[in-house]
Amino acid sequence: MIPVTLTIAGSDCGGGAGIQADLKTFQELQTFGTSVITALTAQNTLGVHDVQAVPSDFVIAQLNAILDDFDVSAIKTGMLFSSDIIRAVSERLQQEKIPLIIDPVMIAKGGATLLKTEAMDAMITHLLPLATILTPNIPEAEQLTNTKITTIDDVHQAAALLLQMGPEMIIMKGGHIAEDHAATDRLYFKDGRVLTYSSQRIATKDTHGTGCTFSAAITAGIAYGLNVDEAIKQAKDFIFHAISDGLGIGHGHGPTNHFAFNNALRKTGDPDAH
Ligand SMILES: Nc1ncnc2c1ncn2[C@@H]1O[C@H](COP(=O)(O)OP(=O)(O)O)[C@@H](O)[C@H]1O
Ligand SMILES: Cc1ncc(COP(=O)(O)OP(=O)(O)O)c(N)n1
Repeated sequence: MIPVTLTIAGSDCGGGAGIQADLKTFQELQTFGTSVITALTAQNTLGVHDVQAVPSDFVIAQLNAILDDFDVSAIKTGMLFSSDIIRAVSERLQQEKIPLIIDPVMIAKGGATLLKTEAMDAMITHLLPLATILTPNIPEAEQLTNTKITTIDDVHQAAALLLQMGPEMIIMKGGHIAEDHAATDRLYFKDGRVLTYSSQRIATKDTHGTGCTFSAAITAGIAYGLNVDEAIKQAKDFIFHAISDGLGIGHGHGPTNHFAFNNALRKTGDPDAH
């Protein structure tokens, strides 16, 4: 049976991030992708031009439609936008025992707000305690912990604070640390273990949707039965190929290439080519 994956996130009509990036990633990693849409964005590679939130009762109607019928193997959340939506989703997910990957999406690369300021408390209080894996980048970790992160030591300290908020594991994406010249992510466990995942940092402006794609790839790996370490290694390969083999679409920060991982696999028999 093909595993079923679910993303609870916002729509990016431009296809590079959000629900669309998640479903493309789920499909490429051999899972059956389903989706609950929390908000519609009018968005392209130049930025987010408008946002319409979906009423929280309709978000829950979508979630019930999926969970009442499908045997979902792993769930991810992305843009949740408001405290109403976060509270409703958390309450519904609390009733399930399905691995939950939380990408705490807050601000798009162009600066648009994808999480209202009023929703930060709800995210910390209601959603983070449900996380199997939390996947913040540095600015998101700074917001959640109310700390400034400039060194790798700061990253360790912020991860420790985030673990106290309830997630089982934190993967800190290190893209914004000046002393890290590679693209290095660190996985923190409650027992103090830390695993490191590193790839070459690619110099490109086409990184729209990298966070969404990476967390969706982890979700697909977990749904497939990989352990967390294997799922993150695969996700790191997936995003590395997606960034390095860019598509050149749009006039701004272009989307990543969701075909690239499988293209590399078909060519070499081994996608681990970096
Ligand atoms: N330019 C890049 N080259 C290689 N990997 C990257 C690049 N930018 C981001 N990544 C990787 O993509 C994944 C998603 O990162 P993202 O959410 O964009 O975080 P960050 O803000 O830390 O870059 C992470 O594994 C990160 O290390
Ligand atoms: C609808 C929607 N969800 C999430 C994002 C943020 O995506 P991310 O992967 O963090 O990439 P950038 O916005 O930084 O390109 C989004 N833009 N839209």
